[in-house]
Amino acid sequence: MTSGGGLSDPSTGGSSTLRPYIKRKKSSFGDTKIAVLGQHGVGKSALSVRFLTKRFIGEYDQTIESKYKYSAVIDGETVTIEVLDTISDKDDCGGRDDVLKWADGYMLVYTVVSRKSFDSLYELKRKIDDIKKGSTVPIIVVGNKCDLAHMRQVTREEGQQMAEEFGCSLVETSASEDLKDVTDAFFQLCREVIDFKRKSRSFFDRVIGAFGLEKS
Ligand SMILES: Nc1nc2c(ncn2[C@@H]2O[C@H](COP(=O)(O)OP(=O)(O)OP(=O)(O)O)[C@@H](O)[C@H]2O)c(=O)[nH]1
Repeated sequence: MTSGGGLSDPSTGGSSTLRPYIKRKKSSFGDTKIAVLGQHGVGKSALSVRFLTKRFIGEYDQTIESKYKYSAVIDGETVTIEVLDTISDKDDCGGRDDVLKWADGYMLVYTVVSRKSFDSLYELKRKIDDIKKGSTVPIIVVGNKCDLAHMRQVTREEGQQMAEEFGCSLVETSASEDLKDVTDAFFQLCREVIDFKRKSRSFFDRVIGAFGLEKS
């Protein structure tokens, strides 16, 4: 259990603190930076807070962008996860250039009760591709509020089709009803970020080796 009001979950090996940050031993790949993006009201804060504290809190201050640190053991390695809960300015999905440049992995959130929020992710994905110069980056598509089945506007199949187009996975979640899916979505994205960094590093090592250089 962390001190100073921090929370921990021995079952997942995770612990979180909602500011001030507690410094922990870093993994060899550095922090895993996750940006949570999507239109106003899709549940970005609800998902972030649910993941970090295991609790669903109904209402959030919608004017503050929040960055949290969370330590977790993923596949035997201690990983520090930074979660940036973005704020959406009108319809921009929180995808400011500086945010997109900062992140290692992107959680693209829509709500299954709003087609508009779903459609807006195509533009956001184009923006990510522009910023990352078209290279394949770790993304997960999240269809939130699936507890509101009677109001559904976007089917699971449509979500899956989007994920296929984006070359990533889809997870449907209910931040209010189901902790497991929320946790799985964050951990899956983190794994993909670590994997991505591992591959980038081994590619870099091969380039260094090809030039007969040694790392200092
Ligand atoms: N029924 C239901 N309501 C949810 C769920 N997730 C979030 N909400 C509600 O949806 C509303 C918006 O949630 P937020 O987490 O503030 O959404 P946001 O995307 O952070 O919104 P902005 O900060 O304005 O961009 C709140 O009233 C939440 O209680 C969910 O899974 N199910």
